[in-house]
Amino acid sequence: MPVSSRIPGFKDLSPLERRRTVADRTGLSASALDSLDPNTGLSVEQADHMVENVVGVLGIPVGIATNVIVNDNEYLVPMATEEPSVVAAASNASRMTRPHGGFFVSHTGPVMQAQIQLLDVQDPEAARLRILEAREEILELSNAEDPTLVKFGGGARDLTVRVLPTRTGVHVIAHIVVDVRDAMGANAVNTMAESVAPRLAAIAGGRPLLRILTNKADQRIVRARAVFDRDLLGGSEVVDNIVHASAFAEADPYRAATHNKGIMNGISAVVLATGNDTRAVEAGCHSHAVGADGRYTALSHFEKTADGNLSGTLEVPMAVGLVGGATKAHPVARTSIEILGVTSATELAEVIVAVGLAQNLGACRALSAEGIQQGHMRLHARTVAVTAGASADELDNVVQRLIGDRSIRVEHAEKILGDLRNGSLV
Ligand SMILES: CC(C)(COP(=O)([O-])OP(=O)([O-])OC[C@H]1O[C@@H](n2cnc3c(N)ncnc32)[C@H](O)[C@@H]1OP(=O)([O-])[O-])[C@@H](O)C(=O)NCCC(=O)NCCSC(=O)C[C@@](C)(O)CC(=O)[O-]
Ligand SMILES: NC(=O)C1=CN([C@@H]2O[C@H](COP(=O)(O)OP(=O)(O)OC[C@H]3O[C@@H](n4cnc5c(N)ncnc54)[C@H](OP(=O)(O)O)[C@@H]3O)[C@@H](O)[C@H]2O)C=CC1
Repeated sequence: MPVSSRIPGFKDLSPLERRRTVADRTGLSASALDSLDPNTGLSVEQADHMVENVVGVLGIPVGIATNVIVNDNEYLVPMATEEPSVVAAASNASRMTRPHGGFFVSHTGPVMQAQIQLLDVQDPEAARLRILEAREEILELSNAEDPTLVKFGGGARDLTVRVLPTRTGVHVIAHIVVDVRDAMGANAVNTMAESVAPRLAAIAGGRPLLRILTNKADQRIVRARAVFDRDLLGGSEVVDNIVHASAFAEADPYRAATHNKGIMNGISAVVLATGNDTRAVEAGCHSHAVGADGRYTALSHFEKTADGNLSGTLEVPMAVGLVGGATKAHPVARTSIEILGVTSATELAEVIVAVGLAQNLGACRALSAEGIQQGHMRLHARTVAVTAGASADELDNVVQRLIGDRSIRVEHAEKILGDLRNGSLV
C-alpha cells in the first residue's frame, strides 16, 4: 500500500516513468510491473488456455487513478478502459475528498446466492415449508461440495424458499446463501446448486430445472460515502448544481441510465483491470438500481452538507474475487492486485465502489459546471488524432491544433495532417 497516493505531476510522466513511480510508492520491485508492458503481458499461449478458438489478445490501456483514500488507507488504483478522461476524472474527484478523509466504505460480507428452480410441484406452499424443515441437511450437503471454501471459513449459511407465480405456472425457487470468502463465487455456488437440486426436488415433489447463481447479489452490498470539498469543486453554485443533477437522475430513468453509466465507467475499469467479471458486476449494479416500486433510478445520491460541502453516497452489489476466474490466470490482473495491495475480496470490492463514486462525481461536476466536452473532448482529441493517422511525432501538434480550433473531429484532424505534411501548416 503506498504511503501516499497523491502524486502531483504524475500525468506529465512517460508510461515507463509512471511504472517506476508506482513501484517506488508501493514498494514493489520495478520488474513486478513488467506484465503491464504489451511485450511481456498476456501471451497468445496463455490466452489460448483461457478461452476458446483464440487467435490473439486485445490491448486495453491501463491507467492509474491517484489520490484515492479508502477507510484511511491510500491506494493507487489500476483502471482498464478504452475511454479518454475516465482515469483523469477519477483522480480529480478523489483529490477533492482528501481534505475530508477520503472515502468511508462498509460491506455486508462476501455472500452470494444460488437459485434452484423447481417445477411441477403440486402443493407449492407446503413444499416451501418442507424444504425449510430440511435446512440443516441441505446446508450440510452443500458444504460437502466445497471443503476448500469451508476450510477458509466460508460455506453455505442459509436457505430461503420463494413461491413464484409465472406465465407457465407456479414455480418453487430455493436460494442457497453462501459465504464465498475471496472468490467471486459463481462456480462454488453453481456446484452446490447442482448437487442439492435432486434432494430439493424430492422434498418438493417436483423436478429441478435451472440451478445457477443470481447476479442480483443483494447480500453482497458495498456502501461508500465521501465529502467532496466545496472550494475544490468550484464553489457553492457548483455544489447546488450537482444536487440538482442528482435529483434529476433519481427522478428520471433516462437520466439515471447515463448517471449510472458514469458510475460504471469507474467500477468496470477496476473490475476489468483485476481480471474480474465485468458482466456479473454490471448485472448486479443495474438490478440494484430498480427499487421496490419497480422503477429504475440513480445508484448514488448527492446532498449538501451543513457546512456547504458536497456529500456523496453509493450503494451497490459488488461480486468480485481475488481467487478464481481470470484473477490469478491473467498476468496483468495479478499485477493490478499487487499495485492495489488488497488482501481480501471485500477490500477490493470497497476500493472499486469508492472509485465508482469518485467517477460519478467527476462526471456530475463537469456536467454541472463547464459541461462534459471541455475536459473529456480535450483528452479525446488524442484518440481522434491517432484515428486520423497521426504518427507519434505529429501527435502533440495535431492535438493542440484540434483543441485550438475547437473542432475535435477526425475529418478536421485529417485536414490538419494533410496541411502539416504538404507544408502549408508549420
Ligand atoms: C478531465 C478533467 C479531470 C480535467 O479537469 P481540470 O480541472 O482541467 O484538471 P486539472 O488539470 O486542473 O487537474 C486536476 C486533477 O485532475 C487529474 N487530471 C487532470 N488531467 C489529467 C490527465 N490528463 N491525466 C491524468 N490525470 C489528470 C489530476 O489528478 C489533476 O491533479 P494533480 O493530481 O495532477 O494535481 C475534468 O474535465 C473532468 O473530470 N471531466 C469529466 C470527465 C469524465 O467524466 N469523463 C467520463 C467520460 S464521459 C461519460 O462517459 C459519462 C457521462 C458524462 O455521460 C456520465 C454522466 O452523464 O453522468
Ligand atoms: N452468472 C455468472 O456471473 C457466472 C459467472 N461465471 C464465472 O465464474 C468465475 C468465478 O467463479 P469462482 O467460483 O469465483 O471461481 P473458482 O471456482 O475458479 O474459484 C473459487 C474456488 O477457489 C477455491 N478457493 C481457494 N482459496 C479461496 C479463498 N480464500 N476464498 C474462496 N475460495 C477459495 C475454492 O474451492 P476449490 O479450491 O475447492 O475450488 C472456491 O470454490 C468467473 O470467471 C465468472 O466469469 C460462471 C458462471 C456464471
